Amino acid sequence: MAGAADLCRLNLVLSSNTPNRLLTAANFTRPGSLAAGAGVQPKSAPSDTDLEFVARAGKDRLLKVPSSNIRNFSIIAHIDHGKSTLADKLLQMTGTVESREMKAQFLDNMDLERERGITIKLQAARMRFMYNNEAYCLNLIDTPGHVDFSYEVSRSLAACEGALLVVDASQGVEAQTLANVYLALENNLEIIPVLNKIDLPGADPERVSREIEEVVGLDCSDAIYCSAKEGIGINEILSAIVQKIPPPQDTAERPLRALIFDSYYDAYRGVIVYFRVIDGTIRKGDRIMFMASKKDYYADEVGVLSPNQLQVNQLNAGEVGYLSASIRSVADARVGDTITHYSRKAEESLPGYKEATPMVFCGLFPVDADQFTELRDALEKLQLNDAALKFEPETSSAMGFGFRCGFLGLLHMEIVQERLEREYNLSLITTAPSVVYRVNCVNGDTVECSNPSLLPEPGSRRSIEEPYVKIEMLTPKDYIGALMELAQDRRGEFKELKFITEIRASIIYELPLAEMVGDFFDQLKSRSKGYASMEYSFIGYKESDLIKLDIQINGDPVEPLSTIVHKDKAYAVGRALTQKLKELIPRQMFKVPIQACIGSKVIASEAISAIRKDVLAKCYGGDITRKKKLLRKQAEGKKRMKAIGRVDVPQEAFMAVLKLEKEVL
Ligand SMILES: Nc1nc2c(ncn2[C@@H]2O[C@H](COP(=O)(O)OP(=O)(O)OP(=O)(O)O)[C@@H](O)[C@H]2O)c(=O)[nH]1
Repeated sequence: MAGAADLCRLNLVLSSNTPNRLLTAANFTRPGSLAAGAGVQPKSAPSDTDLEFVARAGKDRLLKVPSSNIRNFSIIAHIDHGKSTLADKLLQMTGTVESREMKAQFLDNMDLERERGITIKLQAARMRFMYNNEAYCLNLIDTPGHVDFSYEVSRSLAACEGALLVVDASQGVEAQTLANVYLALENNLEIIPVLNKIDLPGADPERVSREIEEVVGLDCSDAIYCSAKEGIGINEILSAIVQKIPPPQDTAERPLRALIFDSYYDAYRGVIVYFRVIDGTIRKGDRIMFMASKKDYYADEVGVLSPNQLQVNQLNAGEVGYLSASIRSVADARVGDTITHYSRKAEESLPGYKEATPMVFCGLFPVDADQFTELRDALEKLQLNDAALKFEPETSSAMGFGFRCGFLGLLHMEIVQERLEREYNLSLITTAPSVVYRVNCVNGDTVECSNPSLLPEPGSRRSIEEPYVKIEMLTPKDYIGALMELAQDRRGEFKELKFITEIRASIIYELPLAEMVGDFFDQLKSRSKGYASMEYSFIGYKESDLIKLDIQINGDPVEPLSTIVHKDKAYAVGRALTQKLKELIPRQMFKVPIQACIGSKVIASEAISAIRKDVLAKCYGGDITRKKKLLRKQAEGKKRMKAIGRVDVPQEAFMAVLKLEKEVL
């Protein structure tokens, strides 16, 4: 499971976040397919009725559920506060998954997720719960816990009427908790506070309850104390879901509107779309249309997730389910889009649809140039499942052919890189992550630029704007100074400092995204000994004093090492890069100057001295003029060599410098 150290690594660069829809054809494992085995087709539709729900407690039982007995809910929590463990327990206690089938953390079923203990992908499960002798259908929609995926969190919350707010009783409210609670409140959800991990000796649920009341303004008099690990309080949670979360409205008569909260690509059936029916009814065989992408299809299969995919004939307003319609790419059925009927279209789509915009870019190059085609195929496959991943070919003089890829954030970036390496056996070199700059040109054009080497010439640009984020850091009061210093160093603009309790404070800054894509998150964790947490959101573009810093080796510009930096940092970055390159480039037969330049102005310079061949070695004694002649000849030879000689920068040098760029930028 991810400890603070893992998370630091992960956010690497937060350094770091994307979608779970990265599942590939070869290994797709969803709740639906996990238990049944990858690629296994779902059971066929129970014959007699719609709205049936098969509980999986040994023998299948059909159950008709009126919409007043449906509850749709999510779990929101900060990373590691126990959301997945609690979801597993809920599935187990309701008999949705039998204990012997239970793999730890059923909902986190991507290998990567399981290994790192973080939830990346949204998933859903339908549970049956008996309350006062009545059967209820509880739909749990899981949400990813990381900032890069906050849009997905907001869509899955929009598909629910309520949410469990899980807070670790030994830790308290964290930045991500707050961010998710605000999202839930925006969606008018009923929030049930749950204090988890009460089995831990350091747990202090009373203190944390007070903290939630003070910080979030949520009444915690009925907060549920639980231990997801030990199975304490699970029944209370299930009862509270039935009692407190309102049932969905019965709007089955209206034209169909269903909200997509997740989708993934299956090699056999095309894209599988997870949705919540908000209005109307969807039946197997219906001709449906996705309102944002305007694509229409026939729904070959409609079903519920229990959590295995189970076909039904129809789903009504309030229900959560999946459909498959031989859709070829997740880009046709994106998260947040609205499904309606082709013949009886809804007038308006559901609010909140947003195209995924990549915020962080980097170049990906295969270490072995022969792997270029494999890399392209792998990226295409990942893209089928990940509408947020963008890529286009890029050529670099140093690294050959590769791709410039766009990601939602740094975790997304790291996940894609790791999947390419693990699942497709590719070894990759990645360039330093950069953001998208907006260049206002003299001729009135605005150019978006994510690649420093494509920045318009200084003469043709009027100004450069860069993306800004608002960050909120929550920290014990002892580390306030250290964190403010960190934000200040990263060109942060102080906005607010407030104490949320006597011992914890919230610090708000606005700072350039480019400053966060370095090691900001690692720094935040190390300067606060792991106790601080943070959350950020994009606030827009602002003009900055940015310049392009070029590196020249032996007088030749090395494009892949160019970066866009703030003027005030150019000297420090230039010095660090030239020093590092001096260590890394092997000595040549001639002196090699390494320079960092802004335009034609050199701002930092180092030189690698030449390897000296002792041309005098063969001259024993002899006369001085002979020695001078030999040295003169050597000097002339070197001059010629320098003029024609090219310095080969070893690949390790590039990799080390790119790493350094990530650190110093
Ligand atoms: N002692 C104790 N540990 C728990 C409890 N619930 C969860 N944990 C542990 O806390 C760690 C994090 O739990 P997860 O369920 O993976 O946390 P999460 O919130 O799902 O994290 P993300 O998937 O990253 O969002 C794991 O090591 C769990 O075993 C609990 O009630 N008591």
